[in-house]
Amino acid sequence: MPHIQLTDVSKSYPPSRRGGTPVAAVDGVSVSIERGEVHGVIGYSGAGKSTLVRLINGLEPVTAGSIEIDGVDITALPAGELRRVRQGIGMIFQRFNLLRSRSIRGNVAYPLEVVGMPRAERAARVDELLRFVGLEEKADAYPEQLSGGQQQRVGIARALAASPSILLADEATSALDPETTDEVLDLLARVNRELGVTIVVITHEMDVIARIAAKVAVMDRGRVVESGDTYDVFTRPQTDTAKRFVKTVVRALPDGAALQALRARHEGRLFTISFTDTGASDARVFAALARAGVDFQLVHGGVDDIQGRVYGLLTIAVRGEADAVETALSGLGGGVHVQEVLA
Ligand SMILES: Nc1ncnc2c1ncn2[C@@H]1O[C@H](COP(=O)(O)OP(=O)(O)OP(=O)(O)O)[C@@H](O)[C@H]1O
Repeated sequence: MPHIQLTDVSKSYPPSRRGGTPVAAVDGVSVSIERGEVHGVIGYSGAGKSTLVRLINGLEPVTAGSIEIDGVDITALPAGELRRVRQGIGMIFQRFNLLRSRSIRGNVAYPLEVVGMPRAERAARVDELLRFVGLEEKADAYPEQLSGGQQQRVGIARALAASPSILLADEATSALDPETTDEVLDLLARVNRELGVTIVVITHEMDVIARIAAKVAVMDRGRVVESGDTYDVFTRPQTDTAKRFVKTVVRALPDGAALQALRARHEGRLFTISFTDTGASDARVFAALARAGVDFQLVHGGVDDIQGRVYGLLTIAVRGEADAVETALSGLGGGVHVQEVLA
């Protein structure tokens, strides 16, 4: 049974002006998320990601469809039971949403106070959480004394306080610089690995997905337009939306001005060689070309790491007899795809 199962979920809001059409913020979305998975949801601003988060944690009612958590449809639950389900769902935010007037310890303790955990037990739990996120020495500091990355780590500690089985991360690294983003993503990966928490990562940044999510759903105007293993979506994006996101991370094929500059700088024909992690590598490709006596030069692209798996997209300039080039390029082995860059 999936941990979280969305089936045909829709959410529409009333029109912003009288006589207008309702806003279909989420439109017929079905997503299956397994227990212990890190599942990404990516989309541009307005795609419906935040609305989807509010539906999953029961903050807003759906217009249609069902949301099952551990097989229980939360859209049909009475308020008391919904509250219990919601205690099993932690949440972190782009702006951290810490209480400024409370110390770090006080922030992490807050959800435990709300559920009435006794003081001594609470203190021990807070210590344990702060140790887990590496901030025990900041326990008595206040949020404004911490960096953004540290504040988000406090947000994570607070979200984990009630030992949730699900963590919803809504643009959790969007306000952070790249280095701090890495630190927070590493921590989220640990939360998943060591605590077994299922994590739903909502983002508009494809590199966040590449780093942490094994599965991804691409959203566009309220709909999931593409979904699957992150590696597959990266290496074989089907929709324009997914292709645009992939381009921001994977070293794209040269086009436009970049391609013109390459042509001006290099003689010979240009080929793009792509390979997945089926045994091929850049070293093997280069060795095979050298063995075939082909004069080549790498002019664009490189090898990317997606979820710990390689994906190569190399553009080479090749000089030599057409027949020799053809033979060399057709003998690069399985898993390697060659295409001449024309135009
Ligand atoms: N409470 C609301 N009332 C009316 N319309 C809303 C409401 N919440 C969201 N919308 C609309 O629903 C659509 C999806 O919004 P949503 O915030 O879910 O997108 P998003 O992908 O999270 O984008 P962003 O990252 O900019 O928040 C938008 O057109 C938005 O204007």
